[in-house]
Amino acid sequence: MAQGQVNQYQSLNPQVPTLKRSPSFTSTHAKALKPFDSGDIKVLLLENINQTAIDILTGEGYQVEAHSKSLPEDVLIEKIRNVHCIGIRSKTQLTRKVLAEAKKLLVIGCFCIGTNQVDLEAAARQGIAVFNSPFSNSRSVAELVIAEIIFLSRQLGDRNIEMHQGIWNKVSAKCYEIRGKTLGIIGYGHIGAQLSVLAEAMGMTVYFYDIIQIMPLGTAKQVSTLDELLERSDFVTLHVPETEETKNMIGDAEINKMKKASYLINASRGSVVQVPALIKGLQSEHLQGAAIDVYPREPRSNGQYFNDELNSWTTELLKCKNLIMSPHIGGSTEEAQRMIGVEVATALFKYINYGTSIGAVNFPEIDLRAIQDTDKNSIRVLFAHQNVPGVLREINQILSDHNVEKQYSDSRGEIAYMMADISDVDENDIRKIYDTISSSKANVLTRIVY
Ligand SMILES: NC(=O)C1=CN([C@@H]2O[C@H](COP(=O)(O)OP(=O)(O)OC[C@H]3O[C@@H](n4cnc5c(N)ncnc54)[C@H](O)[C@@H]3O)[C@@H](O)[C@H]2O)C=CC1
Ligand SMILES: O=C(O)C(=O)COP(=O)(O)O
Repeated sequence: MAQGQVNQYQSLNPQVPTLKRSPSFTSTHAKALKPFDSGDIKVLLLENINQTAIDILTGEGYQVEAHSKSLPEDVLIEKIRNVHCIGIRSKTQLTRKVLAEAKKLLVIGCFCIGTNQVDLEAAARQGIAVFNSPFSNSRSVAELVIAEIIFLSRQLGDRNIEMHQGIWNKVSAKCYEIRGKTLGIIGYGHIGAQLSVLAEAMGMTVYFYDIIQIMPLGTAKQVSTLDELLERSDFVTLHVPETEETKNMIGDAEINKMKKASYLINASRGSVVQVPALIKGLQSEHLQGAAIDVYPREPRSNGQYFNDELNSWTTELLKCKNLIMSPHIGGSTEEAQRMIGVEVATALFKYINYGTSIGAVNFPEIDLRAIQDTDKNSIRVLFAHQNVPGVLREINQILSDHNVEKQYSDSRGEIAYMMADISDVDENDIRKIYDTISSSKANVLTRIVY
């Protein structure tokens, strides 16, 4: 097949608009696989995703529509019907209902760590891969928590509010250094481990509780039960994902097990702490303070009210002393947002253009050595299918008229994904290959890039 020539197939893949040949290259390096007119790829970015991502995706030639807020469900549904790629942060809920409308969607980018806002199984069943940024904002969260430990210890939040009201209130009672105090970390992953190192550098003793055995950094020690961690710690901080097990993890019983006059910090997910129990703990002074960055229900955008309508306990909570509240800013730094923008946007275009799913959180992770620009008449078949017996036999039968240069397949739960680079493919064969594979019984989504 001559390179640089526009192919005539209008709809090799109903999910991807008009397909075109890749541009010609003079080097003998990896060939850029752009089987479609990039300008037809529509990307919707919500929640003020960093400019680095917009630059990368527009640089690929895609049409990018960016919004600073998350969208109400009806508007989201309207918009998601027409896009091939969506980028969100922690607010936008991509539920089964929303995804059912996303008929053209190929890929979702969570420009954050958490992916609990996406129905990952529903996405996989539709052949939609989901990517996130597993650690680009961990340092930012860890630094915020260090600041909060010091703020709580010195009642700095309350002193700051008083000064803003013109009140001079110089006190040392119940204000402490953090040196020599014990920090208990629940969830010793990217953030918990990073925090552990920073806390030890400040002279704290660190214990952690996690459901898996993890090698401690520095002199931190893993404890075997949550109760032990709660009983030992002056500060308890949560760094677990939102899962069925972590929902409501901290309630009355857990707070009562914490040391008298200890502190609780939550920068994980709002569902992890039962706020009425926290309020009780603060009111009774069993807890000496708390810092919260995340809430069960959070406003969709800046400028919206944070009040009892959103969470019925808000007024009670706001009356508590030595309580630091922040608007879900754990990962909100220039450094983190820039890195996340680059990382997730890169994963998105690699998936769209090459089918590479390495780093996907709901999909089999596969990739192949690149097709070289000297490899004429080569195509890449991308086949997401139901994970049932006999599918590969059927597909390899279809491919057997050509030379399979390389092939990789993997499965994850109900979904399997195969990538195969085929040479000796005549231009007229491409539609036939596409039609035959995509009409197989197990087909979820077939794409061909070349
Ligand atoms: N406030 C903010 O802006 C941010 C909040 N987050 C939240 O922090 C969470 C943690 O982030 P990472 O440290 O990057 O995640 P990670 O996946 O690296 O670590 C989570 C750790 O929690 C452990 N874990 C899971 N279930 C547990 C349970 N039931 N009990 C004890 N440990 C459990 C895991 O084994 C893992 O070691 C994210 O899932 C996200 O929800 C993340 C970034 C920013
Ligand atoms: O990375 C995460 O999981 C966070 O919670 C940060 O979310 P955000 O990007 O600030 O909406």
